Amino acid sequence: MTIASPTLSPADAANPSALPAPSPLKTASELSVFLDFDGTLVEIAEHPQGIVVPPHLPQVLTDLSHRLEGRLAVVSGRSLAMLDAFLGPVPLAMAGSHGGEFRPAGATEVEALAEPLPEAVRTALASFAKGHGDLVFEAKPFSAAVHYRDRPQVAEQLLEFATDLATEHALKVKHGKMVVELAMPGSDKGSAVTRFMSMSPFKGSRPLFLGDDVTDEDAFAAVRVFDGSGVLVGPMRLTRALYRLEDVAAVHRWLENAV
Ligand SMILES: O=P(O)(O)OC[C@H]1O[C@H](O[C@H]2O[C@H](CO)[C@@H](O)[C@H](O)[C@H]2O)[C@H](O)[C@@H](O)[C@@H]1O
Repeated sequence: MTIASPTLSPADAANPSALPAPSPLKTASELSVFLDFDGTLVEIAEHPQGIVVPPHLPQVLTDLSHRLEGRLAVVSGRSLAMLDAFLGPVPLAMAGSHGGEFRPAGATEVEALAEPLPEAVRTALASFAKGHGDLVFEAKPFSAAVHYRDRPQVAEQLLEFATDLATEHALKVKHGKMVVELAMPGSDKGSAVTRFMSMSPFKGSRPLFLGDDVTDEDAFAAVRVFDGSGVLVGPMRLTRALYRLEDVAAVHRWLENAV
């Protein structure tokens, strides 16, 4: 089996060769901003717990959300509990666990938009991780992930194992950066964006989604339905995004330079 990341065909991609940077963000316009977390707002680290959140980031996001009258959301593969732990008590709209968890700005209740993963699947993935060099196993409310950054040589075997489990239990495989996750079908980052866009204050706005990983492609597709655009973060690859920012630092500059 070959480890191909995106399930994108060249026909899906907007422009496989080069993409321009987005214009400076105008907060007075009818734009809304959706932000992926790892690889977009924070640099990728060797371990999921090893990321460093720049101290000013929570305030930058909070201020920008106010200026956009609440039309800013973080949409991540991480659980909301993790995002809360890393960002602190920010009053931002958020979706976690790849769209499985949903929380409008200022709300305290988390809405579950997915079914929990069968226990047998969690156990099987956890024991695969244990038995293959003690890979990092991450249990989330609506999915479970095995990180193979420490042992890339097991990637193919892990993907095959996860794909078989997914077939057996009718699950979705998400293959992100050095991570394979299993989740119940029905929610992804695209469905999270679509849900936000049906609600105030996002309704009627034009969404921009900034993300680095292939799991962000669902959101890049979803924003197009609302006349919005995806912004790929990182090196050029096959993507549905229409714009690109070079790296996390460029994302921070773009957010901080909003006019
Ligand atoms: O949707 P995101 O906010 O980008 O979250 C995607 C996954 O991010 C985390 O894993 C990734 O970041 C880790 C820290 O930089 C890195 O070690 C790992 O290799 C990456 O895959 C997180 O642990 C996952 O739960 C998220 O799904």
